[in-house]
Amino acid sequence: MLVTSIPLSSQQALPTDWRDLYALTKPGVMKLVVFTALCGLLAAPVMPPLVIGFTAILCIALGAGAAGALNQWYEADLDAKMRRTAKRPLPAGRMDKQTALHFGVGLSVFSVVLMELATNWLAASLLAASILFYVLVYTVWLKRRTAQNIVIGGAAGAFPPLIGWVAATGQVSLLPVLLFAIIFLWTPPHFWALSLFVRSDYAAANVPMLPVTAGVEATRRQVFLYTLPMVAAAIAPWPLGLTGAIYGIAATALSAAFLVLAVAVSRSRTTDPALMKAEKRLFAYSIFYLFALFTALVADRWLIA
Ligand code: HEM
Ligand SMILES: CC(C)=CCC/C(C)=C/CC/C(C)=C/COP(=O)(O)OP(=O)(O)O
Repeated sequence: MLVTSIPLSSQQALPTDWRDLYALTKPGVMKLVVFTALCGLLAAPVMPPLVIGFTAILCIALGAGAAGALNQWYEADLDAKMRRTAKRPLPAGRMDKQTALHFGVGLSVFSVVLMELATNWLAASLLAASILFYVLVYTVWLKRRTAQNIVIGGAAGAFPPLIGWVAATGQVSLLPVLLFAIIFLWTPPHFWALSLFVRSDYAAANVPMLPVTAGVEATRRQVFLYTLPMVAAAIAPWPLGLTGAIYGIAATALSAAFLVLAVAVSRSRTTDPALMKAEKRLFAYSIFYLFALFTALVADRWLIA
Protein backbone atom coordinates (compact mmCIF):
# COMPACT_ATOMS: atom_id res chain seq x y z
CA MET A 1 0.00 0.00 0.00
CA LEU A 2 2.76 2.37 0.91
CA VAL A 3 4.54 1.63 -2.36
CA THR A 4 1.51 2.20 -4.57
CA SER A 5 0.93 5.61 -2.99
CA ILE A 6 4.41 6.82 -4.01
CA PRO A 7 4.71 8.14 -7.61
CA LEU A 8 6.62 5.70 -9.83
CA SER A 9 9.42 8.19 -10.54
CA SER A 10 10.34 8.49 -6.85
CA GLN A 11 10.28 4.76 -6.13
CA GLN A 12 13.63 3.07 -5.57
CA ALA A 13 15.10 1.01 -8.40
CA LEU A 14 14.07 -2.64 -8.27
CA PRO A 15 16.63 -4.82 -6.50
CA THR A 16 18.77 -6.58 -9.08
CA ASP A 17 19.10 -10.33 -8.98
CA TRP A 18 22.32 -11.62 -10.60
CA ARG A 19 20.27 -14.33 -12.34
CA ASP A 20 18.32 -11.63 -14.14
CA LEU A 21 21.53 -9.90 -15.22
CA TYR A 22 22.70 -13.26 -16.53
CA ALA A 23 19.38 -13.76 -18.39
CA LEU A 24 19.87 -10.33 -19.95
CA THR A 25 22.95 -11.66 -21.76
CA LYS A 26 20.84 -14.27 -23.70
CA PRO A 27 23.05 -17.14 -22.50
CA GLY A 28 21.36 -19.81 -24.68
CA VAL A 29 22.22 -18.12 -27.97
CA MET A 30 25.55 -16.77 -26.74
CA LYS A 31 26.96 -20.26 -26.05
CA LEU A 32 27.21 -20.88 -29.77
CA VAL A 33 28.45 -17.33 -30.42
CA VAL A 34 31.28 -17.88 -27.94
CA PHE A 35 32.01 -21.38 -29.26
CA THR A 36 32.39 -20.13 -32.84
CA ALA A 37 34.67 -17.35 -31.55
CA LEU A 38 36.82 -19.89 -29.70
CA CYS A 39 37.05 -22.04 -32.84
CA GLY A 40 38.03 -18.99 -34.91
CA LEU A 41 40.86 -18.36 -32.46
CA LEU A 42 41.94 -22.02 -32.32
CA ALA A 43 41.94 -22.30 -36.13
CA ALA A 44 44.37 -19.40 -36.48
CA PRO A 45 47.94 -20.19 -37.58
CA VAL A 46 49.48 -18.55 -34.50
CA MET A 47 48.41 -19.14 -30.92
CA PRO A 48 48.55 -16.32 -28.41
CA PRO A 49 49.65 -17.09 -24.81
CA LEU A 50 46.87 -18.92 -22.94
CA VAL A 51 45.96 -15.96 -20.75
CA ILE A 52 45.62 -13.66 -23.78
CA GLY A 53 43.51 -16.19 -25.69
CA PHE A 54 41.30 -16.70 -22.65
CA THR A 55 40.88 -12.94 -22.19
CA ALA A 56 39.97 -12.49 -25.88
CA ILE A 57 37.20 -15.10 -25.63
CA LEU A 58 36.02 -13.59 -22.35
CA CYS A 59 35.79 -10.18 -24.07
CA ILE A 60 33.73 -11.63 -26.93
CA ALA A 61 31.41 -13.34 -24.42
CA LEU A 62 31.03 -10.11 -22.42
CA GLY A 63 30.54 -8.00 -25.56
CA ALA A 64 27.92 -10.38 -26.97
CA GLY A 65 26.16 -10.49 -23.58
CA ALA A 66 26.23 -6.70 -23.39
CA ALA A 67 24.70 -6.50 -26.87
CA GLY A 68 21.96 -8.92 -25.74
CA ALA A 69 21.26 -6.70 -22.71
CA LEU A 70 21.01 -3.55 -24.86
CA ASN A 71 18.70 -5.44 -27.26
CA GLN A 72 16.41 -6.30 -24.34
CA TRP A 73 16.60 -2.76 -22.96
CA TYR A 74 15.38 -1.40 -26.31
CA GLU A 75 12.76 -4.09 -26.94
CA ALA A 76 11.08 -4.49 -23.55
CA ASP A 77 7.77 -3.39 -25.11
CA LEU A 78 8.04 -6.01 -27.89
CA ASP A 79 9.18 -8.77 -25.55
CA ALA A 80 6.12 -8.14 -23.38
CA LYS A 81 3.87 -9.03 -26.31
CA MET A 82 5.47 -12.37 -27.20
CA ARG A 83 4.88 -15.57 -25.22
CA ARG A 84 8.48 -16.70 -25.80
CA THR A 85 9.97 -13.52 -24.34
CA ALA A 86 7.38 -12.19 -21.88
CA LYS A 87 9.12 -13.74 -18.86
CA ARG A 88 12.40 -11.88 -19.47
CA PRO A 89 13.51 -9.64 -16.59
CA LEU A 90 12.29 -6.33 -18.08
CA PRO A 91 8.84 -7.27 -19.45
CA ALA A 92 8.20 -9.39 -16.33
CA GLY A 93 8.89 -6.28 -14.21
CA ARG A 94 11.79 -7.82 -12.25
CA MET A 95 14.30 -5.21 -13.38
CA ASP A 96 14.11 -1.51 -14.23
CA LYS A 97 15.23 -0.34 -17.66
CA GLN A 98 18.00 1.90 -16.34
CA THR A 99 19.78 -1.05 -14.73
CA ALA A 100 19.69 -2.92 -18.05
CA LEU A 101 20.99 0.13 -19.93
CA HIS A 102 23.85 0.75 -17.48
CA PHE A 103 24.75 -2.94 -17.47
CA GLY A 104 24.74 -3.11 -21.29
CA VAL A 105 26.72 0.08 -21.89
CA GLY A 106 29.19 -0.62 -19.06
CA LEU A 107 29.86 -4.17 -20.19
CA SER A 108 30.21 -3.10 -23.86
CA VAL A 109 32.83 -0.47 -23.03
CA PHE A 110 34.64 -2.81 -20.64
CA SER A 111 34.79 -5.66 -23.17
CA VAL A 112 36.11 -3.48 -26.01
CA VAL A 113 38.72 -1.69 -23.86
CA LEU A 114 39.92 -4.98 -22.36
CA MET A 115 40.12 -6.52 -25.86
CA GLU A 116 42.29 -3.63 -27.05
CA LEU A 117 44.58 -3.91 -24.00
CA ALA A 118 44.85 -7.71 -24.20
CA THR A 119 45.09 -8.22 -27.97
CA ASN A 120 45.00 -5.58 -30.71
CA TRP A 121 43.02 -2.60 -31.98
CA LEU A 122 41.59 -4.51 -34.97
CA ALA A 123 40.00 -7.20 -32.78
CA ALA A 124 38.68 -4.49 -30.43
CA SER A 125 37.26 -2.50 -33.38
CA LEU A 126 35.55 -5.60 -34.80
CA LEU A 127 34.07 -6.36 -31.38
CA ALA A 128 32.78 -2.78 -31.10
CA ALA A 129 31.40 -2.98 -34.66
CA SER A 130 29.52 -6.22 -33.95
CA ILE A 131 27.96 -4.82 -30.75
CA LEU A 132 26.93 -1.62 -32.58
CA PHE A 133 25.66 -3.62 -35.55
CA TYR A 134 23.43 -5.85 -33.45
CA VAL A 135 22.10 -3.00 -31.32
CA LEU A 136 21.81 -0.14 -33.84
CA VAL A 137 21.47 -1.78 -37.27
CA TYR A 138 19.45 -4.88 -36.30
CA THR A 139 17.55 -3.96 -33.12
CA VAL A 140 16.93 -0.22 -33.51
CA TRP A 141 16.84 0.21 -37.27
CA LEU A 142 15.80 -2.94 -39.16
CA LYS A 143 13.93 -5.31 -36.86
CA ARG A 144 10.66 -3.36 -36.81
CA ARG A 145 10.94 -2.10 -40.41
CA THR A 146 11.69 -4.90 -42.85
CA ALA A 147 11.50 -8.68 -43.19
CA GLN A 148 15.12 -8.52 -44.43
CA ASN A 149 16.09 -7.53 -40.85
CA ILE A 150 17.85 -10.80 -40.07
CA VAL A 151 19.59 -11.08 -43.45
CA ILE A 152 21.38 -7.76 -42.96
CA GLY A 153 21.32 -7.53 -39.16
CA GLY A 154 22.33 -11.16 -38.83
CA ALA A 155 25.84 -10.15 -39.89
CA ALA A 156 26.44 -9.19 -36.25
CA GLY A 157 26.36 -12.84 -35.25
CA ALA A 158 28.83 -13.75 -37.99
CA PHE A 159 31.65 -11.63 -36.53
CA PRO A 160 32.75 -13.77 -33.53
CA PRO A 161 34.98 -16.33 -35.33
CA LEU A 162 36.57 -13.50 -37.29
CA ILE A 163 37.21 -11.61 -34.05
CA GLY A 164 38.71 -14.74 -32.47
CA TRP A 165 41.06 -15.17 -35.46
CA VAL A 166 42.06 -11.48 -35.49
CA ALA A 167 42.66 -11.53 -31.72
CA ALA A 168 45.24 -14.27 -32.36
CA THR A 169 46.83 -12.98 -35.56
CA GLY A 170 46.17 -9.22 -35.73
CA GLN A 171 44.96 -9.55 -39.32
CA VAL A 172 42.10 -10.69 -41.53
CA SER A 173 42.58 -13.46 -44.10
CA LEU A 174 40.46 -15.63 -46.38
CA LEU A 175 39.54 -18.49 -44.00
CA PRO A 176 37.99 -16.27 -41.28
CA VAL A 177 36.16 -14.31 -44.00
CA LEU A 178 34.67 -17.62 -45.15
CA LEU A 179 33.73 -18.44 -41.54
CA PHE A 180 31.94 -15.08 -41.44
CA ALA A 181 30.16 -15.97 -44.71
CA ILE A 182 29.07 -19.39 -43.39
CA ILE A 183 27.32 -17.89 -40.34
CA PHE A 184 25.95 -14.98 -42.38
CA LEU A 185 24.29 -17.42 -44.83
CA TRP A 186 23.32 -19.86 -42.04
CA THR A 187 21.32 -17.24 -40.13
CA PRO A 188 18.30 -17.04 -42.50
CA PRO A 189 17.59 -20.83 -42.54
CA HIS A 190 18.28 -20.95 -38.78
CA PHE A 191 15.94 -18.14 -37.91
CA TRP A 192 13.26 -18.50 -40.58
CA ALA A 193 12.77 -22.20 -39.74
CA LEU A 194 12.04 -21.10 -36.16
CA SER A 195 9.97 -18.09 -37.18
CA LEU A 196 7.62 -20.37 -39.15
CA PHE A 197 6.38 -22.10 -36.00
CA VAL A 198 6.40 -19.02 -33.74
CA ARG A 199 4.96 -16.66 -36.35
CA SER A 200 1.87 -15.86 -34.25
CA ASP A 201 4.20 -14.31 -31.62
CA TYR A 202 5.72 -12.00 -34.23
CA ALA A 203 2.32 -11.18 -35.68
CA ALA A 204 1.02 -10.32 -32.18
CA ALA A 205 3.99 -8.02 -31.60
CA ASN A 206 3.69 -6.51 -35.09
CA VAL A 207 7.27 -7.47 -36.01
CA PRO A 208 7.63 -7.85 -39.81
CA MET A 209 9.27 -11.28 -39.88
CA LEU A 210 9.08 -13.09 -43.23
CA PRO A 211 6.28 -15.59 -42.44
CA VAL A 212 4.16 -12.64 -41.30
CA THR A 213 4.85 -10.37 -44.29
CA ALA A 214 5.38 -12.86 -47.16
CA GLY A 215 3.59 -15.95 -45.87
CA VAL A 216 4.57 -19.47 -44.93
CA GLU A 217 5.23 -20.82 -48.44
CA ALA A 218 7.54 -17.95 -49.43
CA THR A 219 9.48 -18.33 -46.18
CA ARG A 220 9.96 -22.05 -46.79
CA ARG A 221 11.35 -21.27 -50.25
CA GLN A 222 13.77 -18.71 -48.79
CA VAL A 223 14.98 -21.24 -46.21
CA PHE A 224 15.88 -23.60 -49.04
CA LEU A 225 17.40 -20.88 -51.26
CA TYR A 226 19.74 -19.57 -48.53
CA THR A 227 20.82 -23.12 -47.71
CA LEU A 228 22.44 -23.49 -51.15
CA PRO A 229 25.08 -20.72 -50.84
CA MET A 230 25.54 -21.65 -47.16
CA VAL A 231 26.48 -25.18 -48.15
CA ALA A 232 28.87 -23.85 -50.81
CA ALA A 233 30.53 -21.50 -48.29
CA ALA A 234 30.80 -24.30 -45.71
CA ILE A 235 32.56 -26.70 -48.10
CA ALA A 236 34.67 -24.05 -49.89
CA PRO A 237 37.63 -23.98 -47.44
CA TRP A 238 38.47 -27.58 -48.44
CA PRO A 239 38.84 -27.22 -52.26
CA LEU A 240 40.52 -23.85 -51.66
CA GLY A 241 43.20 -25.67 -49.70
CA LEU A 242 42.52 -23.74 -46.50
CA THR A 243 41.62 -26.89 -44.55
CA GLY A 244 42.27 -30.59 -44.88
CA ALA A 245 40.09 -33.63 -45.51
CA ILE A 246 38.85 -33.96 -41.92
CA TYR A 247 37.05 -30.66 -42.26
CA GLY A 248 36.15 -31.25 -45.90
CA ILE A 249 34.47 -34.61 -45.31
CA ALA A 250 32.71 -33.44 -42.15
CA ALA A 251 31.50 -30.23 -43.85
CA THR A 252 30.20 -32.18 -46.84
CA ALA A 253 28.33 -34.73 -44.71
CA LEU A 254 26.91 -32.13 -42.31
CA SER A 255 25.87 -29.88 -45.20
CA ALA A 256 24.24 -32.75 -47.10
CA ALA A 257 22.06 -33.44 -44.05
CA PHE A 258 21.25 -29.71 -43.78
CA LEU A 259 20.19 -29.72 -47.43
CA VAL A 260 17.96 -32.77 -46.96
CA LEU A 261 16.22 -31.09 -44.01
CA ALA A 262 15.85 -27.81 -45.94
CA VAL A 263 14.26 -29.70 -48.85
CA ALA A 264 11.85 -31.27 -46.35
CA VAL A 265 10.95 -27.76 -45.13
CA SER A 266 10.41 -26.55 -48.70
CA ARG A 267 8.05 -29.50 -49.30
CA SER A 268 6.15 -29.17 -46.03
CA ARG A 269 2.58 -27.95 -46.51
CA THR A 270 1.06 -27.61 -43.06
CA THR A 271 0.27 -24.17 -41.66
CA ASP A 272 -0.37 -25.46 -38.14
CA PRO A 273 2.71 -24.66 -36.00
CA ALA A 274 2.06 -27.72 -33.84
CA LEU A 275 2.50 -29.95 -36.92
CA MET A 276 5.62 -28.25 -38.33
CA LYS A 277 7.97 -31.16 -37.68
CA ALA A 278 10.28 -30.41 -40.63
CA GLU A 279 10.75 -26.79 -39.49
CA LYS A 280 11.42 -27.80 -35.87
CA ARG A 281 13.89 -30.43 -37.03
CA LEU A 282 15.79 -27.97 -39.23
CA PHE A 283 15.94 -25.34 -36.48
CA ALA A 284 17.35 -27.86 -33.97
CA TYR A 285 19.75 -29.25 -36.58
CA SER A 286 20.96 -25.75 -37.53
CA ILE A 287 22.39 -25.36 -34.04
CA PHE A 288 24.01 -28.80 -34.03
CA TYR A 289 25.36 -28.09 -37.53
CA LEU A 290 27.30 -25.00 -36.53
CA PHE A 291 28.69 -26.64 -33.37
CA ALA A 292 29.78 -29.68 -35.38
CA LEU A 293 31.19 -27.73 -38.36
CA PHE A 294 33.35 -25.53 -36.14
CA THR A 295 34.47 -28.52 -34.10
CA ALA A 296 35.56 -30.20 -37.35
CA LEU A 297 37.50 -27.08 -38.32
CA VAL A 298 39.49 -27.12 -35.10
CA ALA A 299 39.97 -30.90 -35.23
CA ASP A 300 41.30 -30.55 -38.77
CA ARG A 301 43.79 -27.85 -37.72
CA TRP A 302 45.01 -29.57 -34.59
CA LEU A 303 45.03 -33.20 -35.70
CA ILE A 304 46.85 -32.51 -38.96
CA ALA A 305 49.32 -29.92 -37.62
C1 HEM B 1 19.65 -12.07 -36.45
C2 HEM B 1 20.07 -13.30 -36.28
C3 HEM B 1 19.39 -14.31 -35.36
C4 HEM B 1 18.12 -14.36 -34.93
C5 HEM B 1 16.99 -13.38 -35.22
C6 HEM B 1 18.02 -15.51 -34.05
C7 HEM B 1 16.89 -15.86 -33.35
C8 HEM B 1 16.81 -16.89 -32.47
C9 HEM B 1 15.66 -17.15 -31.65
C10 HEM B 1 14.42 -16.30 -31.63
C11 HEM B 1 15.94 -18.26 -30.92
C12 HEM B 1 15.02 -19.00 -29.95
C13 HEM B 1 14.89 -18.45 -28.66
C14 HEM B 1 16.07 -18.00 -27.89
O1 HEM B 1 16.76 -18.85 -27.28
O2 HEM B 1 16.31 -16.78 -27.83
C15 HEM B 1 17.27 -18.68 -31.26
C16 HEM B 1 17.89 -19.75 -30.68
C17 HEM B 1 19.22 -19.98 -30.82
N1 HEM B 1 20.08 -19.30 -31.63
FE1 HEM B 1 19.61 -17.86 -32.95
N2 HEM B 1 19.23 -16.14 -34.00
C18 HEM B 1 20.09 -15.44 -34.77
C19 HEM B 1 21.42 -15.71 -34.95
C20 HEM B 1 22.09 -16.63 -34.22
C21 HEM B 1 23.53 -16.76 -34.23
C22 HEM B 1 24.48 -15.89 -35.06
C23 HEM B 1 23.82 -17.78 -33.40
C24 HEM B 1 25.17 -18.35 -33.04
C25 HEM B 1 26.19 -18.39 -33.85
C26 HEM B 1 22.59 -18.29 -32.85
C27 HEM B 1 22.49 -19.34 -31.98
C28 HEM B 1 21.33 -19.79 -31.41
C29 HEM B 1 21.26 -20.87 -30.43
C30 HEM B 1 22.44 -21.68 -29.89
C31 HEM B 1 19.94 -20.98 -30.07
C32 HEM B 1 19.34 -21.97 -29.06
C33 HEM B 1 19.26 -21.31 -27.72
C34 HEM B 1 18.88 -22.25 -26.60
O3 HEM B 1 18.83 -23.45 -26.81
O4 HEM B 1 18.63 -21.72 -25.50
N3 HEM B 1 21.57 -17.57 -33.39
N4 HEM B 1 17.77 -17.84 -32.21
C1 LIG C 1 30.24 -10.22 -30.39
C2 LIG C 1 28.82 -9.90 -30.61
C3 LIG C 1 28.32 -8.57 -30.28
C4 LIG C 1 28.03 -10.85 -31.06
C5 LIG C 1 26.62 -10.63 -31.28
C6 LIG C 1 25.99 -11.95 -31.44
C7 LIG C 1 24.66 -11.79 -32.02
C8 LIG C 1 24.20 -10.49 -32.46
C9 LIG C 1 23.92 -12.80 -32.19
C10 LIG C 1 22.61 -12.62 -32.79
C11 LIG C 1 21.75 -13.67 -32.29
C12 LIG C 1 20.56 -13.23 -31.57
C13 LIG C 1 20.65 -13.02 -30.10
C14 LIG C 1 19.45 -13.09 -32.21
C15 LIG C 1 18.20 -12.82 -31.52
O1 LIG C 1 17.44 -12.00 -32.29
P1 LIG C 1 16.35 -11.13 -31.58
O2 LIG C 1 17.06 -10.09 -30.80
O3 LIG C 1 15.40 -10.66 -32.58
O4 LIG C 1 15.69 -12.22 -30.64
P2 LIG C 1 14.62 -12.14 -29.50
O5 LIG C 1 13.31 -12.07 -30.17
O6 LIG C 1 14.86 -13.42 -28.76
O7 LIG C 1 14.93 -10.92 -28.67
